[in-house]
Amino acid sequence: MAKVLVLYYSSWGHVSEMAQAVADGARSVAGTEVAVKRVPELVPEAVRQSAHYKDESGVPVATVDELAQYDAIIIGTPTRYGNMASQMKNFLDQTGGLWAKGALVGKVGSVFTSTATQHGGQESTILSTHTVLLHLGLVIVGLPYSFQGQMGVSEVMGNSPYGASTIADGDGSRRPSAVELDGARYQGRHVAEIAAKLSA
Ligand SMILES: Cc1cc2nc3c(=O)[nH]c(=O)nc-3n(C[C@H](O)[C@H](O)[C@H](O)COP(=O)(O)O)c2cc1C
Repeated sequence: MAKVLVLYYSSWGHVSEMAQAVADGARSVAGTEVAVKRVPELVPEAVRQSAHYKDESGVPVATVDELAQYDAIIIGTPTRYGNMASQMKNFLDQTGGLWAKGALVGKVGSVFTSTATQHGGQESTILSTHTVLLHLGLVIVGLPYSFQGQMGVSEVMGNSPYGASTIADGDGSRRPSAVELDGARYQGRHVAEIAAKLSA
């Protein structure tokens, strides 16, 4: 049985909505145990409130050490200037002890994201997060073109072979679309299937 962690950071709820879809996809693989957790918030509470961040307090916060328990870790982070959010980077920068022991080597790693604009750095965010996961020894899995939903140009949409993604718009008013959520579910399922094979 594969254990999958969906680990995310989200300010305004786009990545958290995608995270639930990723988790649903992973759960659809029989025998998969799925946990959805977030990394700690770092901005002061007053800033969080004045910027109208979504209340994520109902979602458990992950500890760094628990990463070693999972067969797959799927990371969700919004873009910050084309890179992962500092909340996620801060969490990952505490994995030195796990890195030293090789505790994450051979696990499956995968990344999904959200940006405000269509070309605002989805691919750079996912690929630069892959770099960290590769240093830790994870085996990277994306969103292959067998997910046909990422083909075509009939609508504005996220998703790429690197991973599922959504576009929030500058004011955050756009929510993850049907095809973006389908991509997230596909990625979750795909990761869980590969994790099951690797952990068999
Ligand atoms: C400091 C900061 C930097 C950002 N940088 C980018 C960027 O480079 N490109 C972009 O399209 N959106 C950028 N955004 C917008 C966020 O990526 C967007 O709000 C986020 O994807 C929404 O996801 P969430 O609701 O899960 O927080 C930035 C937002 C902030 C606060």
